[in-house]
Amino acid sequence: MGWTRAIGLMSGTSLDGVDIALIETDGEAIRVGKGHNNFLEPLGPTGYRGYSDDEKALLRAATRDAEAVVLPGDRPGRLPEAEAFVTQAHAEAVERFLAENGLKPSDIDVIGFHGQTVIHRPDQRLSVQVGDGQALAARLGIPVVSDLRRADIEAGGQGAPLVPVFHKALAEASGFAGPFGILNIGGVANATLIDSKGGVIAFDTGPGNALIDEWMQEREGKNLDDGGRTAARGRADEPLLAWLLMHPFFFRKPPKSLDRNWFSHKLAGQLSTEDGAATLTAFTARAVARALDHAPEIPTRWIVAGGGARNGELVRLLTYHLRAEITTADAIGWSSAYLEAQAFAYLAVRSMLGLPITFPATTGVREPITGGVLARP
Ligand SMILES: Nc1ncnc2c1ncn2[C@@H]1O[C@H](COP(=O)(O)OP(=O)(O)OP(=O)(O)O)[C@@H](O)[C@H]1O
Ligand SMILES: CC(=O)N[C@H]1[C@@H]2OC[C@@H](O2)[C@@H](O)[C@@H]1O[C@H](C)C(=O)O
Repeated sequence: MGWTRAIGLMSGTSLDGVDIALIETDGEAIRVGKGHNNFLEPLGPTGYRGYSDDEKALLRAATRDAEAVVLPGDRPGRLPEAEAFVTQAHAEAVERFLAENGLKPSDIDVIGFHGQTVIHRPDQRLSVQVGDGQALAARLGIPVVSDLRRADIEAGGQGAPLVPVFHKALAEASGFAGPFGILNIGGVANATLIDSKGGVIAFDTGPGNALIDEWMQEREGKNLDDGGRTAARGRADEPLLAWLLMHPFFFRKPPKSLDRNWFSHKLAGQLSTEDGAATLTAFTARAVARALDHAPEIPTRWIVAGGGARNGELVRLLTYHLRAEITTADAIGWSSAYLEAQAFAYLAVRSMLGLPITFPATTGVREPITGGVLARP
């Protein structure tokens, strides 16, 4: 089969905005190369639509109201409003992206639409991403694959992480050999470990940036700790850190996944702004290092992606705790910021072709299965 042109849309647990990326794939290989089809970026163009403070507040309220969800279709409290907003924001984002890149809807074969996670409780077979795939397909005139976590959850998997199958394809396209790790630091952090025989295991390592962001919001009214500069001025509270790392999540064998609201920045409540930032940043780094307890082969190299790759203090701590070479995804020609969006484009194509997207070693599902719900315009 030829190349399928797909757009991926991701609104992550940081609740910062919609990431957009276009890639071409046959469902296995990814088309790579500067300049192919006049695209300047190695995989394809990317775009972003940030959320305003009011929009973020709506999404935060939705994650609180989602505590009352029992069945995947339940939409208590402000969830209907949040779902309509998420759909609308993604539609606007795609329309602008197409216009900016001189593309028409008919140039795109499929869209992979993650939606916004409002609750993730795999042990109760529940993971809800709000966003209406059918409405998005109808508005844009492009087929949309959404609900990519549902089949895995229903089959007893964790429903996350979904990105590892893309990590593996990307590593193959780049000719990398294991053992190495790929670390995504979003609101929550997740790792994919590829051994020297090409075997993959993947799991969430623990918190990513979410606690740091919330801490900075509460103390300084800022969205993030730029470069990790506040954390770099503080000193981590070692007893608190040791206690945080006693949480049963870190002792559980993978596959495992985390709800962004499992841990709270309020755990550092009694500390100064700098020491709290230092403690929460160290918590993320040491939680990542605990991944090594579960690694069949210790990675000699880590590729770090996601917004956390821009937190210099976090990357410094990771270098220390992982005792390995650390490169950012950008430094090797991958995209730190858009890797997940690219992954959802890839997953949508695999879904359309009925190819597996999750595996026993990535989500704990019993056998490799496909997933996603296709909506036609
Ligand atoms: N310059 C920076 N300094 C420090 N942190 C940064 C910087 N830029 C981005 N970040 C962090 O990255 C976060 C955004 O990361 P990203 O876009 O990977 O999250 P996400 O899409 O929500 O991810 P996920 O779905 O994996 O949770 C911001 O909320 C912030 O914490
Ligand atoms: C339930 C959910 O939305 N989980 C996210 C979150 O953000 C990072 C980590 O936790 C990961 O498990 C997942 O996202 C990525 C895209 C994934 O599924 O691979």
